[in-house]
Amino acid sequence: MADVPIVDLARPLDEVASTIRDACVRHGFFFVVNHGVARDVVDAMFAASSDFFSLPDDAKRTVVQDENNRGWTPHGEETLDPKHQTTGDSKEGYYIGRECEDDEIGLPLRGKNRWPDESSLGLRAFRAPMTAYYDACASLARRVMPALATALGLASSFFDDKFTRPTALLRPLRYAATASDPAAGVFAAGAHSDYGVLTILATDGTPGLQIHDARAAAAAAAGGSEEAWVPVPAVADAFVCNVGDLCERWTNGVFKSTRHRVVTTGAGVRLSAAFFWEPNFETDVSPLRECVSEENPARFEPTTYGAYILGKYAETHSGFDARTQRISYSE
Ligand SMILES: O=C(O)CCC(=O)C(=O)O
Ligand SMILES: [Fe+2]
Repeated sequence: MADVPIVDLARPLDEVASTIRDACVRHGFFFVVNHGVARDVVDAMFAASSDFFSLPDDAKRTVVQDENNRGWTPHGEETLDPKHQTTGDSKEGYYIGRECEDDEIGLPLRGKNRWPDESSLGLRAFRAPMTAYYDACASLARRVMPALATALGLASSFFDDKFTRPTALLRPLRYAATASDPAAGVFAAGAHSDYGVLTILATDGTPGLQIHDARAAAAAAAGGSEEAWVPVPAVADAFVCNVGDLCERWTNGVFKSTRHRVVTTGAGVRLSAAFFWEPNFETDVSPLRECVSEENPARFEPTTYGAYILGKYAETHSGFDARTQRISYSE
């Protein structure tokens, strides 16, 4: 099992920050408990997710993912690790973003959410439980960021004005009851690292998430061997948090964004929900002064979050149009 520390958010800030720092300089994964998200908010989100994904594809296609990255991603549509996969991820998902303000409409990747027509599709509820869970995750992210700042030797309020109009995306996921077969390139979710600053993940307790252990990989002579992948244990009532590529970049490599993947047994479906927390578009994400030194000179060019994220999309989304800054999805 991966050595993932448990961060108790009820403890004093310095103690929380110190545990987060230890985790982030190693691999960037930690659990949070005493997180303040009510159990029934999580349960209602999973119930809504399960109901939605159980609909026939024709019904789900009414809210297929749009050019602003909102809506349903069909099963198999995404391939997170094309080099090592022979089929698409055996999962489907649904992107819910921040309901943008009117002056943001038309700007890249911002817009209004797509919501299924609950009554005509026979859904008990969708928008309300998803919104409640989204808001709870945003509140939790706003509790974790001061600890992350403290862990970096910054003022605890450092990130406050950089997340007033965050790019915050909730993505409920359903993994099919398909057995992954790493040797054959079949994965529930291919190996990847997250793009953003912080990811908050809830799962239904079904195992599957694995993280890449760089030390084990180095020890196994032929890098990339299966021994390098270690499962993340299930911890009741905890969220899995991890820092992403933007955090690694912003901290000049001090905090690590670690590759992870999902491998399923095929015994049943697996539900999870990832919440991605990224700053305002215009935020300067040049390496932090506190993370640059003679021994660790700046490794990344100065840039803004907006330029960074649009660059990531241009690299990884074949349907991304650099001129219009829109994504098109093939049906
Ligand atoms: O479902 C999981 O356990 C992980 C999901 C994930 O890594 C992601 O959506 O980025
Ligand atoms: Fe991920």
